[in-house]
Amino acid sequence: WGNPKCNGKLPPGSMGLPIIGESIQYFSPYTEFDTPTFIKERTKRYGSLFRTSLVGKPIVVSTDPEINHYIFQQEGRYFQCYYTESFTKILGDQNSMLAYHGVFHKYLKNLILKLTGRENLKGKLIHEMDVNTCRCLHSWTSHESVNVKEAIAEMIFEYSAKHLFGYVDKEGLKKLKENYIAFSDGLISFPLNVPGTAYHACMQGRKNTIKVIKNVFKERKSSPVQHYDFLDHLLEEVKKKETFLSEEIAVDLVFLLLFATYETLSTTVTLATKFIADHPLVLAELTKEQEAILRRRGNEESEITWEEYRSMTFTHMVINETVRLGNIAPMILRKVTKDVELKGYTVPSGWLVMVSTLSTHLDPTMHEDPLSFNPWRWEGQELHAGSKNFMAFGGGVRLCVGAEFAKLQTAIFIHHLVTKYRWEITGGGDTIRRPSVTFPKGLYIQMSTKTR
Ligand code: HEM
Repeated sequence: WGNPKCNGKLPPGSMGLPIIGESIQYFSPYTEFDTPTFIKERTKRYGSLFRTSLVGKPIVVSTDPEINHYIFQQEGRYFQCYYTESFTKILGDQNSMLAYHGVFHKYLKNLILKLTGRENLKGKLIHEMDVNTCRCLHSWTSHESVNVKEAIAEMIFEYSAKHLFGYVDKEGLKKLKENYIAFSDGLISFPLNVPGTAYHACMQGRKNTIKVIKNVFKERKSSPVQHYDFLDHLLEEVKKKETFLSEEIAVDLVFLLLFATYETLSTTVTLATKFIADHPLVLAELTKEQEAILRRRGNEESEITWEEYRSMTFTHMVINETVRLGNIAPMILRKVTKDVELKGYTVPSGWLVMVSTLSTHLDPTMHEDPLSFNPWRWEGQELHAGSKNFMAFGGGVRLCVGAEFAKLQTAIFIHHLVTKYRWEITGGGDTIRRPSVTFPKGLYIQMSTKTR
């Protein structure tokens, strides 16, 4: 167990205990934005590439930005996208786009771009996001205090359900959302499908949600009415004679996207709110930029345009800094498909590699004083693409397909928040990583309308 077979020299490290390996140490929750002790201690002892074993799998962890970049670029050659067993099962197993590689993966990604691609964002979603965000923020002023994470998650969920599969039934949405709440816990649990376990609750939630999506799909097939949503595109594809897209894959694609938007985006917006509140100079600079947009626009009541969104340079710097320091996806897994040499060591075929994106984002040689929230560090840098020092949205062919969607929604939220409201944090705001960032006590703010 401790000395696995290898046709070369394995990276240094310890495989821990049989079966559980070093899982307990890895999954211990921690509260800081800093590098977890697990990675810190091992990097100090073994260097930027070390071996370990987590949830029964032999893994090589890379904290080296060059190697991380290389791993993304070699997708399909030495490495293949990999998610844990529980994650894969919950997100659709063989029907999930996450299980597809090569041309099929490319085909599914292009389908998703019908929803999250620039054309749809620019032509349709920007308007809807603007109206929804305005309405949502306005409603917060009538409450003594609002839990940002919950309220934003609700807004995004409703809005995504509408655009993905035209689902607008209020009661149904409430029930559907409850299913998703159990997900974050189940995703990192052992895949033990027994009543009472987090995994079981998660699988039940999946079953209920899939049933709802399937029903809508069935209704749509029998009625020729256009709804102008993502499901319309999927139906069109499914009907084609020579198509790879089956009904099961289409349903799981809707399920995956509903999950991807809900969880990541609500965390990003909540983190941005927290960071802005904690840094008055950032709030002042954002307000200056966004108020200048209002002045240029003339009519303050008209909606945000795509050109305005693209011109929000400082806002984009704040968003990049939020996802850099927040590390919403702190690591990404890949499966090694044939023996590969990394830094003079051999990683055997069948092993996993963990790209520690968090380590790249907190590397002081890449980002000076990495633990400080400093949007100005992005001045003069490319803001809209991934790079060797910025991989919050992944890299290579698996680069996040919802990145622009997420940035647009966050920018619109910031625009309205800083131009229309005064607000302060009244409770919560502490974060715990498990290893993704969570707000166990939410983030509460009190808001009132700004008088001009
Ligand atoms: C700030 C918010 C977000 C962050 C930080 C984020 C991060 C990521 C990362 C790191 C990956 C790469 C995973 C890998 O290489 O294995 C990824 C993939 C993906 N993301 Fe996002 N994401 C965000 C928002 C979204 C949104 C809003 C959507 C949907 C509209 C979305 C849909 C997806 C999908 C479908 C993939 C799989 C892409 C593929 O396998 O080719 N993400 N995301």
